[in-house]
Amino acid sequence: MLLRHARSLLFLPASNPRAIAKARSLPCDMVILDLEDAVPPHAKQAALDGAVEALGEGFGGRIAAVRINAEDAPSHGTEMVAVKGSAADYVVLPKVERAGQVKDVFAVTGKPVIAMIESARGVLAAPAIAAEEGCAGLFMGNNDLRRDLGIPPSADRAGLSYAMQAVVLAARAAGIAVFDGVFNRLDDETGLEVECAEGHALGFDGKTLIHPGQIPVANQIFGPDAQAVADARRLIEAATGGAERFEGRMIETMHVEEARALIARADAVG
Ligand SMILES: CC(C)(COP(=O)(O)OP(=O)(O)OC[C@H]1O[C@@H](n2cnc3c(N)ncnc32)[C@H](O)[C@@H]1OP(=O)(O)O)[C@@H](O)C(=O)NCCC(=O)NCCSC(=O)C[C@H](O)C(=O)O
Ligand SMILES: [Mg+2]
Repeated sequence: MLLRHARSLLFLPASNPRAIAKARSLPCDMVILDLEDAVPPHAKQAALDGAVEALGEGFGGRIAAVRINAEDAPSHGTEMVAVKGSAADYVVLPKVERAGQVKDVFAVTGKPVIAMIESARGVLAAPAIAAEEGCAGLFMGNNDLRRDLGIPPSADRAGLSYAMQAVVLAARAAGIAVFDGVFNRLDDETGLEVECAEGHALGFDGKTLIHPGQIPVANQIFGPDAQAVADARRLIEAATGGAERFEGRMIETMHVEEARALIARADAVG
């Protein structure tokens, strides 16, 4: 599956073998084995060993990534070397604020990098980060970003909206994938639906998640539904080229291309 087709991207602590085993039975499109904030300092080495082993065993057809610790962490260098020799499809780099950070990780690991944008500096540098060779995608890191911007935990996402749009713009200008941040409230399915719909409307390709229970909502909202696919097929069938009327609306060549992309996404996610 192309990275851009992923709807549900599940984080799990690489120090949690039970979660690793469970992930292999879940309907997520991508798993991200976390070595950063989900893992306490004393468990970093065991988590790294567990991640490399788990990646070697594979995650079925799911895309598999590992989030290493940031550039200034003591374990950063060891993790990059281990990831290089692993079966990870991508390496996720947290707290990116300069394109050179992506360059360094790509040079050492040889793996395509997904850069997390989690600070004001990161947002402002997002166009250069996204354009860096080896950068395959961007993740919003909304918990850290909210803190960096001084937005209280109780606030809604209005204060993050400019940053999210800037990150989507940067990714699209560079032609790479872009994914919304995690939703922390584990028992609030309605809130998750609202946030997924908001992220979808902003142009994100999918949503990063923290719990198995969040996967169906992300898959439903980011996956094209049957009606959209049927609409796309009718549009392609009807189009003859140039501007024309289709079911009460104007369509042109770009709408045909858009419909084809939607069908490709539907085929990719099954
Ligand atoms: C948030 C959790 C700590 C909650 O854990 P818990 O209350 O124990 O969960 P449950 O009892 O409901 O779990 C039920 C079963 O599901 C498995 N499980 C739970 N979470 C996951 C998961 N993420 N992946 C796979 N499997 C999972 C449990 O093992 C149970 O299985 P079983 O017993 O066999 O039935 C926990 O959900 C968790 O750790 N989530 C991930 C946290 C994480 O990775 N955080 C880092 C990413 S967040 C981020 O990136 C923020 C960003 O940096 C920013 O700044 O915004
Ligand atoms: Mg973070």
